Amino acid sequence: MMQHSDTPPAGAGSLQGDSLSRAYSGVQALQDVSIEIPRGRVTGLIGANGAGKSTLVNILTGYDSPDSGRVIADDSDLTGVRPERRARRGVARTFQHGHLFSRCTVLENVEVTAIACGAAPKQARAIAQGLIEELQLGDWMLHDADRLPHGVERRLGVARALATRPSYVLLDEPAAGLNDGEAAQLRESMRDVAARNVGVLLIDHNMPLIFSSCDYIYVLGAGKNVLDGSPDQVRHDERLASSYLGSAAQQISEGPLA
Ligand SMILES: Nc1ncnc2c1ncn2[C@@H]1O[C@H](COP(=O)(O)OP(=O)(O)OP(=O)(O)O)[C@@H](O)[C@H]1O
Repeated sequence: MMQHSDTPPAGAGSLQGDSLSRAYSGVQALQDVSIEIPRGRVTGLIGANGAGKSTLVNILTGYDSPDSGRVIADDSDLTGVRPERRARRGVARTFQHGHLFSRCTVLENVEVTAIACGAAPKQARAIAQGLIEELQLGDWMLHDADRLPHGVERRLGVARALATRPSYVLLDEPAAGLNDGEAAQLRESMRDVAARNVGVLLIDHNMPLIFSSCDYIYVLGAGKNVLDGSPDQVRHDERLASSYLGSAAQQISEGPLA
């Protein structure tokens, strides 16, 4: 595997998946997959539908267990540590669907998450208000979470993940359903988060967003590492297109997101 071209200094830390494999009855979802998510960087994870991206995120965050391989954060072995404890140790995520407190407001969703991760009530309110501003959720702050437009729901998912004050945040398709303007805002938020020395993993099918946001990109295909490198290296590697089938390949270098 290639080394990160601009790897942070030693001691800055990273979340690593090391030779991870996972089979479901008859399906080898991951086979010997490795990934490194350094602090202070936005790392991309792409691949066709069914390539194993969500399985990898589930394993990195403790929602699934690997058949073999290890998950390591800042040199400490997290394999087998439950999701709640992993979140307290700095590993946070968003989900593709739901997982919000549907009967609470947007503000309460973020606040309660901060409290669950150890913030005092006043501090939680300040954290929530800051994230609501950062993710441009102010107009929705007092709306119930079960009646939000799709793009707002995605941004709330990101705000909740950040409310845990993570060292690493794994975003599973945060831009699905966002328009170009919202996706560009999300990119700025991710860059701001990474600038605070957080390791960001971005999984998305929005290729313009991936190629304009990420410092380093991993490509999965059929449960295996296909390719990894800088956006330029990945974009020009023929293994990228061949790992995609059908229309998804056309998205790779297109798109208006500047
Ligand atoms: N709980 C499960 N039981 C059985 N098979 C599963 C399970 N979860 C995932 N798989 C299979 O594992 C493979 C990888 O799925 P995964 O959801 O990780 O892919 P993905 O890259 O996230 O896809 P997408 O882009 O569509 O979200 C697929 O063949 C999928 O059908």
